[in-house]
Amino acid sequence: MSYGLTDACETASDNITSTDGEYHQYLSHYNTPVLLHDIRSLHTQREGGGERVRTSCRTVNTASRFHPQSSPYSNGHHPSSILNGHNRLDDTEEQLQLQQQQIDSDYGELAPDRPELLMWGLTKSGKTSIIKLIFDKMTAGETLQLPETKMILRHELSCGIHVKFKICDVPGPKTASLLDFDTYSAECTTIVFVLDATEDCSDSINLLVSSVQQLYSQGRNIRFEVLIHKIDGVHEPDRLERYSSIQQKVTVMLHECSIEEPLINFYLTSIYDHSIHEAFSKIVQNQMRQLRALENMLDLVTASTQLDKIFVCDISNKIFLASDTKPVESQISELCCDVVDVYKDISSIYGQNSSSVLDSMSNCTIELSIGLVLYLKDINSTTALICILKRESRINEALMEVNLNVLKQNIQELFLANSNYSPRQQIYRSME
Ligand SMILES: Nc1nc2c(ncn2[C@@H]2O[C@H](COP(=O)(O)OP(=O)(O)OP(=O)(O)O)[C@@H](O)[C@H]2O)c(=O)[nH]1
Repeated sequence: MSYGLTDACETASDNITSTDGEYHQYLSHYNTPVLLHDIRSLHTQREGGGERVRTSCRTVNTASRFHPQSSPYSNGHHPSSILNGHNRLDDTEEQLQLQQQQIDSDYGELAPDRPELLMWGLTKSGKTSIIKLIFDKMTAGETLQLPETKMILRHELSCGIHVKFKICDVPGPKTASLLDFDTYSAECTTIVFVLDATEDCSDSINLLVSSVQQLYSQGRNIRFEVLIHKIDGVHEPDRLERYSSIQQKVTVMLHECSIEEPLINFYLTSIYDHSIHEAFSKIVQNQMRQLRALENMLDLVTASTQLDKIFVCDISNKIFLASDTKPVESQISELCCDVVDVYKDISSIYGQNSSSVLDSMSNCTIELSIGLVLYLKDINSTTALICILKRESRINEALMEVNLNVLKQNIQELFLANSNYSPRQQIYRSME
């Protein structure tokens, strides 16, 4: 089987026009992406006509990005380079990159409200260490030297180019006291509660429950993401039991306070393994409006190809912005973190000024002795697709390239379409 879906070929000729200047007539919709069926059929047709795969790939990519009904400039006001038809078969790599930069900078100018995460929990529970490790590239060992937090620190962060949020790090109380909590939590949209699992947890649990209660009494049903942290310090067989007992205690106490359905998630984490990246990925995903649409896209791709799993990953922070919705084992996300590390190491050695070593047409493939192949492809300078497939799938590399290019483009457009203002609307606003 090579990518299945042979019936797509029959519909191809209706949807595709010539390569000499016409845009191709297939649409990409953000919530119902038309990806592989159309593209595979295009590819099949081109191959039959004797054209090189790379050419058809470039053509698909262009059509997907700048079709009048699918592009962010859908009101007809295309940037001149697009109207002039430069983005066709003779596109150079630089032109494609310039167009990408245009999309990215348009997005950067938009200012949708950013979610604010409050890091909350007793002193020395590990709040600052988590921020420093994920977003500041501090090593776990270096966090041993971190001083106590004395004042509120607000960080403006982003995962990938498009997912932006704030994190507020505050001095942790020494006991379960809510003094200053109202000030800290005034602006926050989510609370990341860090609970040290190596110590007696009763104070931490009391602080957590009273914080939920406080916000609830103010009519704010804010999501709590509870990190049962420093789990490396708990004997491995006892970890799940610790998790269940904390979760149960909190649920019972909240129930006693008549809070029946609190928005609360629990994670086991440690800065000494990838669990903190995995948990923080889920927390970031819960902030993203585009998550469902992204997952739909990735589900569509895995359902139609031999790819077992696809992740959209923020490379610099090792945060997974989305994946298809098939259940994933923890070891697989660990593997993905490892691929990112390998990729970053190679980039730092061979890339110019530590920039990416991949251009938009290349990818990084790693074959593992356990029969899995890991495949990494850039979406932009900070985000990549990571695909996992079985070695025996004998995947057609060229088709994979075509399909991932279209997926990549759809992801870019999805982020633009889901911003509060389209670039054009913003121009109208500033002219009023
Ligand atoms: N074993 C272990 N130690 C950790 C972990 N995370 C943080 N620590 C250690 O916990 C200590 C306290 O970490 P901080 O990040 O300063 O704690 P904090 O919650 O910000 O403390 P305050 O600033 O007082 O509120 C440091 O020595 C860290 O190295 C972890 O996952 N495992």
